[in-house]
Amino acid sequence: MPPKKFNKKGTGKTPVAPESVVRGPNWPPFQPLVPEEDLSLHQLLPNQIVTVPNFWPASLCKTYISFLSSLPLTTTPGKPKKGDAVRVNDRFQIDDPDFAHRLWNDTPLKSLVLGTADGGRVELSDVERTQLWGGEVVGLNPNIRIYRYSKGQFFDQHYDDSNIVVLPGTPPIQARTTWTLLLYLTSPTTGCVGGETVFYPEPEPGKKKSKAVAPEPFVVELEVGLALLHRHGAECMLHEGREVLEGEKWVIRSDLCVRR
Ligand SMILES: O=C(O)CCC(=O)C(=O)O
Ligand SMILES: [Fe+2]
Repeated sequence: MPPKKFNKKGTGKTPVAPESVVRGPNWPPFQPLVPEEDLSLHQLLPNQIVTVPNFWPASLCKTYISFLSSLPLTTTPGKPKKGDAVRVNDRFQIDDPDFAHRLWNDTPLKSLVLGTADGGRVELSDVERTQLWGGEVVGLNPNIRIYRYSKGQFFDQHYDDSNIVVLPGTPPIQARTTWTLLLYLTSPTTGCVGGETVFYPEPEPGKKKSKAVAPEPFVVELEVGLALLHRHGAECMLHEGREVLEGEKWVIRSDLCVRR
C-alpha cells in the first residue's frame, strides 16, 4: 500500500502533481493500546503538571522507537538563536494534522482530557476543566516533534511558548496551544539513564527576593509510555530536559489546543 498522503500543497482546484504531494511518515498504527478504563490523569502539580502513566504500552513504544530511528533526524545546533534555549538533541519536526488527529482521537487521550473516560476522571466540574486546560480543548497541535537524546545531550532551561494554530475541519478551527504534551518512549528500563524533565517552581510571590527560598525543583523521572502535560505560555514553569548519561531518550512532542 502506498503511504497515506496528507498536507497537499495547492488549493485543491488544480490537480496536484504526485511529486508535489508532501507525504508524512507512515506512522505505525497505535497498537496495542491500554484500555481507557485502566488509565487515569494525575495532577502531579496542581494546575501545572498532569500525567497519564502507561499511556502507551511498552510494546507500542518499542515499535515507535524502531520506526522513528528510520526518520531523518537532524542534530540541533549547539549555538541557539538569540532568546532560544540551548538544546542539544536530534529531532524531526513535521506538520502532520492527520497524525495529531489520530493521536487525539484514536487513543484514550481525548476522553481522559475531556473527562469522558469511565475510569480516568480527574474529579472536575466543566468550569474547572475549562480553567485547567485554558479553554475548550479541540485537539492536538499538528506540529509534531520527535526528539532523540543520546549520551551527553540535553535541553537547557526554558519556557514553552503558546502558539496560534489552525486545526483542519469544515470550517477550520482557529486555536491556540495551552499545554505541552510530552510522550516518553524510554526510561531506565530501556537503558536510558538521566534525561529527567525538571521543573523549577517560582518562589512565592510577594516575598522579597533575598528572603525567598527557592522551592525544590520538581523532577519527573522517565517512564516508558508516560504522557506528561504541562501548562505553557504565560504560566509556563521554567523547565529542562536533563542530560542523558547512558542510552537514548526518545520523546514525541505536541501541544493541547483550545478554541480561540
Ligand atoms: O525532553 C524533555 O524532557 C523536555 C522537552 C521540552 O522541554 C520541550 O519540548 O519544550
Ligand atoms: Fe519545554
